Amino acid sequence: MERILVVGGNGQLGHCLQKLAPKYHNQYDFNFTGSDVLNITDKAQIEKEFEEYQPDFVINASAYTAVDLAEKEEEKAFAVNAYGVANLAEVSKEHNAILIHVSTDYVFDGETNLSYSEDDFTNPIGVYGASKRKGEELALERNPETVILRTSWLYSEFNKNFVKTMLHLFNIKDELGIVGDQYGQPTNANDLAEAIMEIIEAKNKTFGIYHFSNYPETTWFDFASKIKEFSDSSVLLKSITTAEFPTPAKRPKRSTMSLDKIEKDYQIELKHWENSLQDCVEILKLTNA
Ligand SMILES: NC(=O)C1=CN([C@@H]2O[C@H](COP(=O)(O)OP(=O)(O)OC[C@H]3O[C@@H](n4cnc5c(N)ncnc54)[C@H](OP(=O)(O)O)[C@@H]3O)[C@@H](O)[C@H]2O)C=CC1
Ligand SMILES: Cc1cn([C@H]2C[C@H](O)[C@@H](COP(=O)(O)OP(=O)(O)O[C@H]3O[C@@H](C)C(=O)[C@@H](O)[C@H]3O)O2)c(=O)[nH]c1=O
Repeated sequence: MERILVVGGNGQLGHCLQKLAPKYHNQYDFNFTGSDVLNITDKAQIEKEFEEYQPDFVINASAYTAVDLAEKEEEKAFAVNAYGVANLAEVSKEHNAILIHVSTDYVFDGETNLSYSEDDFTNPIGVYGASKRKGEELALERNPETVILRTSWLYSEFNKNFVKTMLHLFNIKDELGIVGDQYGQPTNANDLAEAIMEIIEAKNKTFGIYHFSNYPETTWFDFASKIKEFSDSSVLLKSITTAEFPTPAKRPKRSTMSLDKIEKDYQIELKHWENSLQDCVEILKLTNA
């Protein structure tokens, strides 16, 4: 049976993979590690885990994801998102394991009206995006048998994310201002977990960078408005500009990514973000009931 090591197993994506794993129990053995057991900034810990477990695939679900805090913690963000990823890529290469790595739409500056394709020019405008871009480069340099999935605006029923933040704020506020001039593609992390497993299962694997998200594009305001609708909230939402919601890190104005390549190479079924959002809100309603 082939073995899959999941690094960052307690994060949002890690939890979605844990939820999905039972579906694959006849085909794959899974080993989920949290940062307490395997810290990717420590190469010796990675080596030890690889020697013991001998994985065929490594899914890197770990990252430093605090976009605003990263502006103050550049060294920490790069240690995990760039040099930690390099460690993982080097050790996976030494052990002939395929690396599935996850990156972000924030590698782009967002200053275009076209959808970004995989080989478009990157130009991160914040520390988080810059650290993730460096991680992409190092991963492919150290292990050419790496699939990088760039995704965007991830949410799920697990951990901290925009959907859960909104549901919390809807409960404690009467009115909320949400930026309506930043465009992107919200993505249910459960759909990303499924895409990762489909790539692992694919017979003819092609490596390199792929974009994966739900579609089509929307704004944070329209995203929040659908969360409101699906959760039957009576909160008053107001569309505001980026200037009216100052944050330590700049966000891309329009980071919409083209999804053609993953559809063509891996025949992955893409989902409308509203359907995937509704699934998530229904789960959250049930768990809070
Ligand atoms: N969240 C989003 O909106 C988006 C995320 N992405 C990317 O998707 C991937 C998954 O993100 P998501 O699940 O949301 O992230 P989370 O922040 O939910 O989870 C990240 C996990 O990484 C772990 N981690 C942090 N540092 C280390 C380390 N040094 N060694 C090992 N594990 C570590 C954390 O553990 P601990 O808490 O113990 O530190 C945490 O469990 C990431 O690559 C992210 O950059 C891309 C686009 C959007
Ligand atoms: C809470 C809140 C946020 N906003 C805005 C701020 C920001 O522009 C936008 C999203 O805010 P957040 O801080 O939740 O999201 P942010 O951390 O920017 O999300 C990003 O995370 C990283 C990890 C990624 O890789 C990206 O793809 C993206 O998902 O919503 C409001 O306008 N009103 C609000 O009340």
